[in-house]
Amino acid sequence: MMQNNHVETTEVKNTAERQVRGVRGVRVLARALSKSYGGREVLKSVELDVKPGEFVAIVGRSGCGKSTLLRLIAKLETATSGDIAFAEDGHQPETRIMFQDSRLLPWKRVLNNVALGLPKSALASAAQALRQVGLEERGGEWPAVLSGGQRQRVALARALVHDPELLLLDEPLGALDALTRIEMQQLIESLWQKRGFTAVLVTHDVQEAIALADRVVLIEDGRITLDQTIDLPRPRARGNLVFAQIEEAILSRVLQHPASAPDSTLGDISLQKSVSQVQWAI
Ligand SMILES: Nc1ncnc2c1ncn2[C@@H]1O[C@H](COP(=O)(O)OP(=O)(O)OP(=O)(O)O)[C@@H](O)[C@H]1O
Repeated sequence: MMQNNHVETTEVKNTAERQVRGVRGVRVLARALSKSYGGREVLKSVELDVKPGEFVAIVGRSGCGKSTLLRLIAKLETATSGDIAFAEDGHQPETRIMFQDSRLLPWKRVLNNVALGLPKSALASAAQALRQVGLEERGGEWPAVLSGGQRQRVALARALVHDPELLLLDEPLGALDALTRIEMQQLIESLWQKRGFTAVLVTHDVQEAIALADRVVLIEDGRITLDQTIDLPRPRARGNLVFAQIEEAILSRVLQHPASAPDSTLGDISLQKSVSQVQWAI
């Protein structure tokens, strides 16, 4: 598993190389996007322009509206006002979404989970997707015997088999241990570089956002209050001074604003780090 991951990570090293290979991703444009639940405005006229093939991470305190924005982009919900557009011609992109839990069907074997909803002829593509996530040997097993990280790899393969133009990631690594999480980040980055899809990642982990994204967007009380370009070469070394400085700057930005939404909390470890603790972040 690790070997495969390593090969894929080193095959395509940086954004420039990815650009040479072409971009399959779609542009995502949120225009004056608002969403209310029961009269309470959760997103307030959000403007966001994600370029084709770009990797954008959305961070912010719990309850600030990150997942709501992702669900609106996925068209799982409708906006109260404003809209999401994907391209000038109204094209509906092939979109896949990954959640914190893998949502595999326990009564289907791993390969059949990857090929879910596809004709039998797609089994070879499903096997290839499993190979890309380092699980080619596990196709005949039940999801229950896999680890949490392996199940998320299967979920990633299930998304990839559709060759998405847009991959939406709603805290997909949130339940994984630190090492597995870093391996998965590397895997997601290498597959994004190879495939060229547009990626939007919701995460509580500022370090993860900086490791993966071209831009880190901060949502506070339903509005985008920071849109930070991350101009670091890939793969990004977390021990790097510039990396740590960016992390510190984003965390200070988050921490300088006390909970503005009524249900905002600092309910996650990353945002609970004091700024001085992240000077030399791992
Ligand atoms: N279907 C819904 N009905 C009513 N309120 C909702 C619904 N979905 C979300 N909300 C509310 O909208 C606000 C934003 O929720 P959202 O899930 O987008 O936050 P988040 O930033 O992703 O939070 P977290 O980081 O904790 O997952 C919260 O106050 C939440 O309670």
